[in-house]
Amino acid sequence: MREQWANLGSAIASLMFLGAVLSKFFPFGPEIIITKYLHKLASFIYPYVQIKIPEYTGERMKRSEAFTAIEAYLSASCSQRANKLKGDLGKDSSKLVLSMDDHEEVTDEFGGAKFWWSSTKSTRQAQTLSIYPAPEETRSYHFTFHKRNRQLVLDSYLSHVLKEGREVAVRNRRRKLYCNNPSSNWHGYKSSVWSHVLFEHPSSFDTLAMDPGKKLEIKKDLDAFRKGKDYYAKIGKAWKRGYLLYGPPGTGKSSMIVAMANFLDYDVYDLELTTVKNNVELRKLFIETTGKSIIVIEDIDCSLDLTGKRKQKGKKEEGASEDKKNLPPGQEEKDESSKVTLSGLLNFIDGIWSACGGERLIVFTTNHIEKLDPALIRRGRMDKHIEMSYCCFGAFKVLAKNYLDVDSHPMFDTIRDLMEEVKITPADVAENLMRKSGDEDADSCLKNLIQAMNKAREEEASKQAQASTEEIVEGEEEKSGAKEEEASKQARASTEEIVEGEEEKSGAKEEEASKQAQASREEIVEGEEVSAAKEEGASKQAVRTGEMNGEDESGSRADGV
Ligand SMILES: Nc1ncnc2c1ncn2[C@@H]1O[C@H](COP(=O)(O)OP(=O)(O)OP(=O)(O)O)[C@@H](O)[C@H]1O
Ligand SMILES: [Mg+2]
Repeated sequence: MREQWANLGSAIASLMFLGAVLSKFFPFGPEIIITKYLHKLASFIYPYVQIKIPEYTGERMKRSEAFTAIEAYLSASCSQRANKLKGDLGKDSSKLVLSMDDHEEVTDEFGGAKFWWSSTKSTRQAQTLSIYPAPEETRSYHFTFHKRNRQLVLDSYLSHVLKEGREVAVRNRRRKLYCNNPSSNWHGYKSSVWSHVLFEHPSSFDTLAMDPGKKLEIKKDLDAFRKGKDYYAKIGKAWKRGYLLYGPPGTGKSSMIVAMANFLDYDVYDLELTTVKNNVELRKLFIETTGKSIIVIEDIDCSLDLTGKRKQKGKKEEGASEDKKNLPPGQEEKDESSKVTLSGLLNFIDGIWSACGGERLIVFTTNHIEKLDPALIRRGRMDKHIEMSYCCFGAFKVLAKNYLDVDSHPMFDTIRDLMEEVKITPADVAENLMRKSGDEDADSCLKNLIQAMNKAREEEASKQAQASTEEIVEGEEEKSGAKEEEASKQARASTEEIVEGEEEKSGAKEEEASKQAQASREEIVEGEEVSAAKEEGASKQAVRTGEMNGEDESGSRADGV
């Protein structure tokens, strides 16, 4: 019946289209009145309302939550009535979860009213710069109802569908482990930025060997986060939390991430940063993650040169632009190395976009915490720092219980003493405690462990001996070097002193000599002055005696000539 109405409706729609075309030629004529009445006639003859729910919203940035909820709702409540179905494994892997296939229609009833749901799929050419662009697929649901049920639909039916759908999705949900695709796979048919497999790792907090107090603290922290939606809203923070796991290899960092995911029942997104080309791609990847998930970046210090990027940025950019100048045109884009920057990563963790979605943990792991930029691991980004360290006796007991099923054993005391002396990773302890054949029992495994620890202790002792010998040699070398230096310093100083003394002496002598010369010169000058004065005195005396004996004066004058 609804099909017949639909045919009639489309005939009227064609008439309306014709009316619209006519109105172009006669803009102010009676056509406006005709179109208005045709609308009224259409809604009278075809009294149905249709709502379209596309799979992607916001320029294909994110899969619509409404679409996902409706998909789950239809799979649960309507699949018995549909003829074409799709099947997939649900949480209980022995059963198929059925859902409506594309281009199929089912009916639903609620509050005495009847509703129609249909699914469509269309493909169009992708708008990408590729030589062979793959078609883009768009899917949507169409919901049709009689207009007299409008109030029922808006007030209760749609909220009922979304609520039921979300519950079914959680019930059927099988946790997934995602990894990011290279961006060349992001377009076209079956485009997807993440690929996934089912997440089935058995590690849990029960199997994780670490100090029991620390373990309890982490579990409480995670629990508070999971229940903290309202609290985060109240304090004005995005509902996310950062964990930094650091410690030597084989201390259980990856095992801890799995334990967290299993504890919280979250998905895991394993982000391989080196394949992400730039910050825009990083943001896209982040937006495409769902809530209730852990986003992991393992070995963050090795993923990118995030530490040096800030300091070297200026230099590198200069170099890069120089290189680009030398490249032939069109070659610039071929640089495949990741351009994700520290600031891009900081934004990803703590920027405005980080609030998208909510209920996400971000976990970084590293073997070298000291290599990381302090901005990256400050509280607010990496809120909780967890050190995963060498095996302590408490952690060993967890492993002994899990691997050998023993709570206590006479060899435990020896092991406790050895653990205080020897650094051994939980991975090594686990390897020794693992039964490798049917005839190995708890005793032989514990003996293996003791042997391994004794060996490690000996190695450690020989290393230390080696190191101390080297230290002594270095010390001796340093000492002899210092002595030599001191001796050479002293020799240099005494040479300088001698030279200075000689210089001083000769200087003094010279001064003395010049003084004496000066003095003798002065004496000579004085002597000359005295004799000159004497001569002057004598001549004055002669003049006076001449004046006194007048005649004698001329005779004596003649004698003189
Ligand atoms: N704390 C632990 N509790 C239980 N098992 C552990 C623990 N640490 C290590 N193991 C065992 O050792 C193996 C390696 O551990 P895991 O991969 O978690 O170490 P990691 O710290 O991530 O090392 P890496 O730094 O090299 O990545 C695990 O498969 C697990 O069997
Ligand atoms: Mg690891």
